[in-house]
Amino acid sequence: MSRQQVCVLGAGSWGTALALVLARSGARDVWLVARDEAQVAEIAAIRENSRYLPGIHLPDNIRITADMAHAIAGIDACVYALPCIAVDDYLPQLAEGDFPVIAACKGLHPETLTRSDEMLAKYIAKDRIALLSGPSFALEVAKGQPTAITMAAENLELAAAAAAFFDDTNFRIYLSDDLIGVAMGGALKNVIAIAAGMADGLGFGHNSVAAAVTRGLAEMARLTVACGGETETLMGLSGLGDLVLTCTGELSRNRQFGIAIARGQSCEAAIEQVGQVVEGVRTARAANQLALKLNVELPLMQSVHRVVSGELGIHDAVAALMARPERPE
Ligand SMILES: NC(=O)C1=CN([C@@H]2O[C@H](COP(=O)(O)OP(=O)(O)OC[C@H]3O[C@@H](n4cnc5c(N)ncnc54)[C@H](O)[C@@H]3O)[C@@H](O)[C@H]2O)C=CC1
Ligand SMILES: O=C(CO)COP(=O)(O)O
Repeated sequence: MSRQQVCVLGAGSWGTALALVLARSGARDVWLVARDEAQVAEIAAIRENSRYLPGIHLPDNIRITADMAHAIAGIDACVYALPCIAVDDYLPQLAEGDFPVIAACKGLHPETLTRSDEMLAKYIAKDRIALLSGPSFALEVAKGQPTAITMAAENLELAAAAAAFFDDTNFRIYLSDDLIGVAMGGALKNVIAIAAGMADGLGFGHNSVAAAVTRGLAEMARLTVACGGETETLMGLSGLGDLVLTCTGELSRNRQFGIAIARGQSCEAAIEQVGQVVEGVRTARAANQLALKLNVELPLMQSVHRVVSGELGIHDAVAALMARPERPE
């Protein structure tokens, strides 16, 4: 049997970390597709992605290229690890073939309001689609630290087939057949992580973060159910798990962004300061639109959107949230 070939689209922090997971057992060759030749040359020269994962050595069975057509020829699986906003630039090229396409991005599209499973389904047959989502900071995964994560597909058999490529012993995968729930959990936790960062940036203590996690989870579940997903999924890794991680972990870019906003930076300056993808900004806009369209109450997420877009001052947002009428929990 010939060696497996897997392609990872995106040589940012998550794509590079997932390439390491796929390569670690030594059972396959991994193509890591970078954005341009300059990035390819830089990574290939020192066998390290110094901008996104400094200090982590890339083994020889990870090969770097900017030539996607070359990297996808004859592959057994493809992992999409770029921001959601870039899907239409990459996925059309994956429409042909029978290999699984595993999306590792977490977000909602700001204009079409689509989830990651829907973004894939626009180009890829349903039985080739899988989603990977859960509490997993790229740096910790790259270092080989124990991580548990969820793989979702239309059914558990397909999810297991996609999960089989990630045979790193410290990367434990749970399976789900709730694509909607897993997509929504991964996307919406970003918005709540911004809220938790804002609380921290305003100098609030642990109480406010616990409130954001708990009430944020309730909002996530409401919107997920309105979209056809299951509440139970939100209580798992791609929901509560990722929410706890990103609302409390220093490595969360969404949380860092929230801190910067609370300290008075503009949205653009805060994104610039973080220096990496902050999916929660676009996802907050989409969640706000979905809430209006589906008539779902999302006070916390909508406040995040209004503060980030400059519609509402952060102190006014806190006051309005605290003044909401009492209601059953
Ligand atoms: N970093 C992490 O710990 C995790 C990230 N994710 C998700 O993975 C996705 C990718 O994020 P990261 O790798 O963390 O971001 P990153 O900021 O580390 O890297 C982003 C990569 O995408 C490229 N890129 C950015 N915009 C692009 C565009 N419009 N077209 C083409 N390429 C573009 C950049 O050049 C860079 O290579 C996001 O949806 C994120 O939510 C999911 C789990 C963990
Ligand atoms: O999704 C993540 C970890 O599971 C990464 O979160 P941030 O995008 O907030 O850094």
